[in-house]
Amino acid sequence: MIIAIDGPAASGKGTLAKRVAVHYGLPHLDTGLLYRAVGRDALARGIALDNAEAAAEVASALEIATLDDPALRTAGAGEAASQVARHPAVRTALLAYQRSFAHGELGAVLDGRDIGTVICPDADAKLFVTATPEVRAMRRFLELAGRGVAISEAAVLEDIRARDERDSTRGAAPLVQAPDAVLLDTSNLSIDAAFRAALDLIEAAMSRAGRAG
Ligand SMILES: Nc1ncnc2c1ncn2[C@@H]1O[C@H](COP(=O)(O)OP(=O)(O)O)[C@@H](O)[C@H]1O
Ligand SMILES: Nc1ccn([C@@H]2O[C@H](COP(=O)(O)OP(=O)(O)O)[C@@H](O)[C@H]2O)c(=O)n1
Repeated sequence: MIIAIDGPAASGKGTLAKRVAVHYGLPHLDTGLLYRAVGRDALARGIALDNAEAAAEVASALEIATLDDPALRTAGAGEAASQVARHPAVRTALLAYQRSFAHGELGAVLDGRDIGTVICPDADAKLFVTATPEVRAMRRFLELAGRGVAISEAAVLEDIRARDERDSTRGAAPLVQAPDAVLLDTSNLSIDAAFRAALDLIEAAMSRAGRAG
């Protein structure tokens, strides 16, 4: 069983993906971490983020064991990720790992920007999770403030808007809802309510797929 969860920055897709994975007993991959780690490694080697060829080499050499690095959770890492994520060669270098993760013995839950459109177009269920930019900025602000990061809510909103714009308008695997994905707007939902809504939508998608098959 493969479940694809896409959406813009701080929409809550990672929170949902983790809980959905536990619910179904599936492994979970936060694919944003792959791009964040490529940005981190490129910067550490003094590579310009607009150097597609060098960034793709970094992506090919990525050590998956380094994805639990807390430094990947910063706003700067998100921005660097979005810059390297524009390069088709970077995306190609990360494709095989994501597909093989998805197609493990049990299947998997993956969250990102292009899971339903590019990585797993045949996923059994696809969710596109969103919320207003203001709500997303407030949630990310609270998250960062809770970790002691000094940043204003306005700066977080600006970062989110800039990243969404870049992710949605790039040529390679842009952030877009797959035609067969179901939309889940969490603007007015608590985490628990969003989780229950997500499960209902996934169950409905599975039973549609069952009827079709
Ligand atoms: N429905 C919700 N209501 C309130 N806060 C939420 C909700 N969903 C997620 N959050 C919080 O918002 C922040 C961003 O969520 P996250 O799952 O990391 O988003 P994404 O993976 O889309 O970037 C986290 O601190 C998370 O706990
Ligand atoms: N499948 C994915 C996942 C992330 N990304 C890129 O990586 C950046 C960071 O993704 P993320 O999911 O960790 O970011 P948040 O939504 O958690 O803020 C995004 O802004 C995208 O540019 C992508 O292009 N494709």
